[in-house]
Amino acid sequence: MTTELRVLDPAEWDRWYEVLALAFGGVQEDPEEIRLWRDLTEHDRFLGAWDGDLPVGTAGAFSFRLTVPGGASVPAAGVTMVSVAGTHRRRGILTSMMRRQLSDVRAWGEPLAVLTASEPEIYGRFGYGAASYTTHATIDTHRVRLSVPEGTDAVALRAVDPAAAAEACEAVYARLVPTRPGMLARRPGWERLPLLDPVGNREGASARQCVLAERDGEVVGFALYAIKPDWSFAGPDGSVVPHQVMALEPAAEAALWRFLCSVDLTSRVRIHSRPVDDGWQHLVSELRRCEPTVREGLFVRLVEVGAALEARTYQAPVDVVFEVADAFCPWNEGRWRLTGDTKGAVCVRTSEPADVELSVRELGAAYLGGTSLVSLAAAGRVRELRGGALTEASVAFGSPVAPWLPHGF
Ligand SMILES: CC(=O)SCCNC(=O)CCNC(=O)[C@H](O)C(C)(C)COP(=O)(O)OP(=O)(O)OC[C@H]1O[C@@H](n2cnc3c(N)ncnc32)[C@H](O)[C@@H]1OP(=O)(O)O
Repeated sequence: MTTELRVLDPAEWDRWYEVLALAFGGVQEDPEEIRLWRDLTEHDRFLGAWDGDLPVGTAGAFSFRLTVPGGASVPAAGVTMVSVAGTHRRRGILTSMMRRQLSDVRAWGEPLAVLTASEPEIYGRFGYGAASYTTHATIDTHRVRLSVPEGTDAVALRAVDPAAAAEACEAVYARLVPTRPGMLARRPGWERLPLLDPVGNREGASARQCVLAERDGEVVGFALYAIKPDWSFAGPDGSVVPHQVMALEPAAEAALWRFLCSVDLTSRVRIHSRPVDDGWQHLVSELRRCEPTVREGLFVRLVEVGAALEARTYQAPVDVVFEVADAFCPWNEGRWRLTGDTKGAVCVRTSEPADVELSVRELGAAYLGGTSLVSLAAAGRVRELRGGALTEASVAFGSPVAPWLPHGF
């Protein structure tokens, strides 16, 4: 069998998308959701694998800009909609799409590729490392108390229609994008994503509701959430399900969490996909009762090691030679000398002896400052060749703010 890879023709989108939908189980999606993904498709950056005139594989790469440590906004290909038809799996079609895609991304001059994975095991072999993590938890609002900072009472909350408030919410979002590695600048059309709320995806919860947090009439935060009512013999036992809680200041953030934790007829707040350093964890009286769990968030792949390492800054001075293995993108293989600090960085090829040995996957994992090189070394995935170099690199790569992407793609 030979399959042909080609750029997606807009006229073929429906058949192409059907392969993807089937690969994910074939459950009928809401037309509104399909319309959104169709509108967001950047056809010239999306690939189809064809067996004759049969579409059998899909993969796309959005043209994102990703916030990196130091606050710069760096071109990053957002790998998405990856699938291979059940009848054609384990014959190397994904591998051929990943190879073609990474070579395209390189040709487009984008130093990074990023993705969120259905199954993390798929992507390590292609050089993607888990670069951010998300926290999931349930606040038992009958048992857990919240201590809010001074000034919280001065924040006014106002319930509004989510669509009517979208512009104000997007303005808050835009101000937060440069403050946290892992966030993506909104491309036109992506502001529709938080409002996507098909009934079929609600699992018994209400339509999305919105509360704005205002200080002196200025919007300083918002919460988009739903209520899932439940009634037991003993009485009401509903859940609050936050979809987005975003604030420009601690008091606004606390006011929003306090509101969500005090909705009548509910007993818990189900927290999904929040940053690992989220403020609510320090507002609650008992974190353990919230049973936080962590999972991988964004995966990062350095497409061009030198350009990628120069695109971010380093929170402490660093001068380290990396010996990089990258069998899938061999143009990255070899020794790279990184010198940098909080102001900028230079990363060039060198013949000097290596200080730290790793593969491109570990560099991707460490890239946003959310996975420490020391912890990867503890797992045997990074090797120190010069005493002190590992700590130096690990501290430099860190970030005072944990990386986080608030949404999937
Ligand atoms: C960013 C995103 O879009 S994430 C969404 C990913 N898509 C899905 O999860 C949809 C359901 N799954 C699928 O469509 C397919 O199984 C895919 C796309 C994951 C894999 O496609 P395939 O064409 O079968 O992959 P391919 O044959 O190139 O496999 C390459 C290697 O990855 C391994 N592999 C593939 N899929 C998986 C998996 N789900 N888990 C573990 N290993 C896997 C293969 O065993 C193979 O290993 P080998 O090189 O040691 O032999």
